[in-house]
Amino acid sequence: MSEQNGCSPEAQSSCGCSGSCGSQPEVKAKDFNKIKHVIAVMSGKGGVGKSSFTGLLAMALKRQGHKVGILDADITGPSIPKLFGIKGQPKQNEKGVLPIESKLGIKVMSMNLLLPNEDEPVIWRGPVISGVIQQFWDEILWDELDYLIVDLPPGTGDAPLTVLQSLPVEQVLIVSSPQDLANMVVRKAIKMVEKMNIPILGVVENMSYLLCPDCNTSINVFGKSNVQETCDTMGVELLGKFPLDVKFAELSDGGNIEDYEGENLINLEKKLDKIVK
Ligand SMILES: Nc1ncnc2c1ncn2[C@@H]1O[C@H](COP(=O)(O)OP(=O)(O)OP(=O)(O)O)[C@@H](O)[C@H]1O
Repeated sequence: MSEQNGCSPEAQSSCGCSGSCGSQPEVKAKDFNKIKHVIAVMSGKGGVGKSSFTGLLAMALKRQGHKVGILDADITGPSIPKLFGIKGQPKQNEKGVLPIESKLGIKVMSMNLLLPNEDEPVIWRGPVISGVIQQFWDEILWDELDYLIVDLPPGTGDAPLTVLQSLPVEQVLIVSSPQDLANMVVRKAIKMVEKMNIPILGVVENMSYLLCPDCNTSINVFGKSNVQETCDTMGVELLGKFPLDVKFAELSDGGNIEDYEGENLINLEKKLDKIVK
């Protein structure tokens, strides 16, 4: 990656950059990229399954034969490489930095792939984080993609703002969970996206219920959901309620999300006609 304008000392020490890692190239990788559709995945609240749905959406599109990439814009809490079991330093050529490909062939770029080790914290201020997100767009050689899925950090702060303002995001998928708190912050996220005049693809409620493995009864682990009412009030579509799935948690924790074939993927695949252009 080229030197970040205004790259702070703490940023340099965290990424291992000496502050002299090169000047801005005249021709940027983005000039060689042909990215047809950019979809951002957003949630107001952390831990509701935003990265999981970024991964599932990318897998569903890839399984349909599309060329897919994931830009992990969660710079301080990147989890995409862990879900996909991706490690290693991205290579670079004269045009830009190459994303790393997953087992299925999904192209991934994440801050965690640029750190000396994955446990290294990124302790940067908002403007530096925004700069790195911009670099992921400008300097990564995504080449030809049908879909670039952008995993946003939770909330409505600097980083989501940068993505929604500076990247050509076509649609936003909102992820929520049944807790009332999640619903409240989802309303904030929806309002933010609307203020930016970007269409909302819909809302998915993750961790909606748990199916008892013995009697198949549906258990509302987090209590009654109000997501339908929230969507009706906000005028956005509820794309579905997705279960808590132990198999999904195990596979993604082990870096094998791409081996998952369960209900969350099947349900999402059924909604792809709303996404595929
Ligand atoms: N439907 C599900 N069933 C079981 N486990 C799930 C499900 N969805 C997500 N998880 C698990 O919950 C944890 C949090 O999910 P994830 O990292 O996708 O959330 P996030 O919203 O992206 O979090 P963050 O705010 O940290 O970015 C992960 O360990 C993931 O495997």
